[in-house]
Amino acid sequence: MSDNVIVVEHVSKEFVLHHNAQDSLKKRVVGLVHKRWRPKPHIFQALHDVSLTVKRGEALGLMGHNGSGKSTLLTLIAGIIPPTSGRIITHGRLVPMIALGVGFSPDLTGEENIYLNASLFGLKNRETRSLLPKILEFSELGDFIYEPVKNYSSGMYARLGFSVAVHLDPEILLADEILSVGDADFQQKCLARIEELRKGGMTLLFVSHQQNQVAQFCNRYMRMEKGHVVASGNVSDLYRQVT
Ligand SMILES: Nc1ncnc2c1ncn2[C@@H]1O[C@H](COP(=O)(O)OP(=O)(O)OP(=O)(O)O)[C@@H](O)[C@H]1O
Repeated sequence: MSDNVIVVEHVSKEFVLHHNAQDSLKKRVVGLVHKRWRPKPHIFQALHDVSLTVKRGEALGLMGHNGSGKSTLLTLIAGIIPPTSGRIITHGRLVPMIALGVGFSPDLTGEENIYLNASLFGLKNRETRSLLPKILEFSELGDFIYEPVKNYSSGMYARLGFSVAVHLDPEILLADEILSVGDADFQQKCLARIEELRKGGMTLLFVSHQQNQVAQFCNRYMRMEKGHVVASGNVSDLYRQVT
């Protein structure tokens, strides 16, 4: 079997936008009054012919300005949305840490959501029960774990999402901007946990705006600009370019 656990081949992604900057305000107002105007859908290409491979145990840092397509690429690799063209293949248990806690059910408690979330990754209740003390301890949510998550702050949501994700024994972890999780101490704990998982052989795709983090956690990097891959290589090259 090939050692490549993520293969992205010539992937492009288009989104349909329901506004068109070319339509003048006058045209829109007149059109709305006469109920004739319908905005013409506008196609926006978020990714252009992106290809990459990641081998088992590698860590690839995805860098680039806001809107360059990093999250879109992760969402495609996670299989949450399909590419418009091209092909994506992954091998192994893939855990996406994208918009942490988004899959939670608001009326269920934190604890119930742990069971729900883990079941989506194929864990049996008995397996989740044995992981529960570790997840609870990691989340530092204390008795809030028995509260419906609709009463959580966004940081608490993210803590719970992160705690579940890193205890699911991921073979491939897709981490998008994990530094938005909780306060500085919790962030350090998250990074330490990711490092620990890496040492155990986990493959990592890591989106970050911080070059020092990419250097710390990744052996390779890829830089994106306006949906194109504009640079890639070993992290040591990255430092050579900057200094
Ligand atoms: N569902 C969507 N519908 C329309 N446009 C979208 C959608 N998702 C992303 N985009 C657009 O695709 C482009 C790339 O967005 P993406 O979130 O992938 O960028 P990013 O590099 O992750 O940015 P950031 O660093 O700000 O998180 C942006 O212009 C964004 O507005």
